[in-house]
Amino acid sequence: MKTALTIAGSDSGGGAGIQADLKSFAANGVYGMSVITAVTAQNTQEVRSVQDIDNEIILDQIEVVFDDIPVDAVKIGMLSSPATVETVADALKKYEPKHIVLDPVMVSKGGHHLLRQEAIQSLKEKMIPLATIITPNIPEAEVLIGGEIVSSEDMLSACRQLRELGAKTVLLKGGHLEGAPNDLLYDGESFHWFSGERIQTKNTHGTGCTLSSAIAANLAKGHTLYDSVKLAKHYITIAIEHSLALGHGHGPTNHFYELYRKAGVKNEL
Ligand SMILES: Nc1ncnc2c1ncn2[C@@H]1O[C@H](COP(=O)(O)OP(=O)(O)OP(=O)(O)O)[C@@H](O)[C@H]1O
Ligand SMILES: Cc1ncc(COP(=O)(O)O)c(N)n1
Repeated sequence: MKTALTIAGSDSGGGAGIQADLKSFAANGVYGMSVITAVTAQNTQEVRSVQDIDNEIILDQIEVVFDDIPVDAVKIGMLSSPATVETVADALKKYEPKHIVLDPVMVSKGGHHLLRQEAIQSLKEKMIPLATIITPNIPEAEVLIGGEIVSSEDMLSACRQLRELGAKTVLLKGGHLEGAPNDLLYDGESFHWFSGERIQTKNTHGTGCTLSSAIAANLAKGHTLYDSVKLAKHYITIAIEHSLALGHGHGPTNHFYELYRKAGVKNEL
C-alpha cells in the first residue's frame, strides 16, 4: 500500500488539520501517518487556544517515520512559527520526499491566526521552494504576492507570481471569490481550470485540508499531477455535497469512501 505523511496541526473538533488529513488519506486509499506541529483546541465555531509543539519533538516525529517507513507523499498544513517552518524545511531537504503538497494555512474560518505573521517570510523563502505543489486560497495568495485578487484574470497573474516563489506547480483555489468555486492550476507552461459549482452550505470546515490531502494521496498512488488534482477536486466536491451539520458553526466535510466509490470515481491505478 502507498503511504502519505501529513505535517500539520491537530484540530480537536476533527474537521480540519491532522484529523481531516488522515480521513482524506484513508478515503483516498493510502496509509496515513502524521507529524503534529501544534495542538489547537478547536470546534466548528472557534479556535480557543493553540500550543506549538517543541521543535525537537517535531524533528523526532519526522525522522522516526522517514528512518523506518517509506513515504510516498508529504502534505504540509499548519506550521505556526518561523522555527517550525525551518525545522520542517530542513528535515525535508534531508529526506527529499518525491512529492510535497504545501497548503499554506494562515487563518482559520473564525479569524484565528494559525501561522504567525513573522513566519510568512520563512514560509516563502524556506518552504515554498521545496513544494511540488502549493494550494493557497485567495486570501493566502493575496498575502503571498502582496496584491488583491478579485477576478479570474487576477487569478491568472497571481499564479504566475506565486510560481516565481519557487514551487513547481500552483493550485490557486477560487472558493473565496463570488460565483462558481473554480480552481486554477499552473505548472509554468500551461493553465488548467478545474471548475466547480457552488454548493449552498455553511459546512465547509476543513475543505482546504481535505483537498490538499487528497492531492497528496493521489500523487502517492502514482497519478500525474494533473490527474491528482482532478480526482481531488471531484473528491472535495462530493465531501462538501455530503458535509455534516455537526456543531453550531461550520460543520466538517464528509469522508465517506463508499459514497465516493459509488459515485463511480475510479482512482485506482
Ligand atoms: N461552497 C462550495 N461548493 C463547492 N466547492 C467549494 C465550495 N467552497 C469551496 N469549494 C472548493 O473546495 C476547495 C477548497 O477551497 P477553499 O477556497 O474553500 O479552501 P480553503 O479556504 O483553504 O478552505 P477553508 O475555507 O475551509 O479554510 C476548492 O476546490 C474550492 O473550489
Ligand atoms: C489545525 C488546523 N489546520 C488547518 C485549518 C484550516 O482548515 P481548512 O483551511 O482546511 O478549513 C484549521 N482550521 N485548523
